[in-house]
Amino acid sequence: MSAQPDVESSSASDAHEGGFRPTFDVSTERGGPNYGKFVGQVREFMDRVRAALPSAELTDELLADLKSMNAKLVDFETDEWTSPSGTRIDLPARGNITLPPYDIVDAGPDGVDATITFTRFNLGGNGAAHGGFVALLFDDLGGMAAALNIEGICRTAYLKIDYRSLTPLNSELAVRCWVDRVEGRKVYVRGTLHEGDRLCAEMDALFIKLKPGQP
Ligand SMILES: CCCCCCCCCCCCCC(=O)SCCNC(=O)CCNC(=O)[C@H](O)C(C)(C)COP(=O)(O)OP(=O)(O)OC[C@H]1O[C@@H](n2cnc3c(N)ncnc32)[C@H](O)[C@@H]1OP(=O)(O)O
Repeated sequence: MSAQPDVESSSASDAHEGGFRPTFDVSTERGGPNYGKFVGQVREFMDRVRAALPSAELTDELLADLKSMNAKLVDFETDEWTSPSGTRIDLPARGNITLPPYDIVDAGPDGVDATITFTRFNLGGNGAAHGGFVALLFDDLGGMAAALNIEGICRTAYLKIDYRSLTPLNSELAVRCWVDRVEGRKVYVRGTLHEGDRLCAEMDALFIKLKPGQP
């Protein structure tokens, strides 16, 4: 199980005024005890699709399987606040399949430390990770660092990434995000991504604390 930030959780019945919710109704149970394995299989499938050259017959077979699986999920759609993909804090990246599956090592007002292993699904070109996935990783963990520092929800105003050296696949990387300074609602966040001692990328970002009711 990943270490997770200690965030306030709200009950689903809490009054909500229409803005970005200031609290997350987090869970370790939604989707059942095997939900993490399920997400793991989805991620493995995405890796395998990215890597495969299927025969025409296999493509047809998988297409039929996927249609069948999608049909099974149709009646189970829920909103973003109660989907386990995003609120299961016991899973890598809160079980959010949109995000690279980072593991939180430590998280609090002083910053967020995590590990990430990019895989074939995250391929950019010639063996290196796609820069967009690096930015996605920094946006989420930078947003988390900002939220934990100011105890409020923020949105990204800008996110600047300096790609200092190639970000590899299939190697555990260390990512750190921390608040550099706070000026009113403006939260300036920095970040680094390392393979061992080698700096792969750096982040310089501004997050804005949302006002009550702000979307
Ligand atoms: C389960 C546990 C989970 C816990 C953690 C969950 C983490 C989840 C993390 C998820 C993370 C994912 C996050 C995402 O992906 S969020 C998705 C990506 N971001 C957006 O879509 C944001 C779109 N933009 C807006 O909504 C508004 O523009 C915002 C809200 C950002 C500001 O509009 P607002 O009307 O509110 O404020 P303001 O305009 O008065 O500006 C206020 C101040 O800021 C300064 N300013 C503004 N923009 C810029 C700029 N570009 N460069 C420099 N400065 C800028 C501005 O000059 C002013 O300064 P000052 O005059 O006061 O000095």
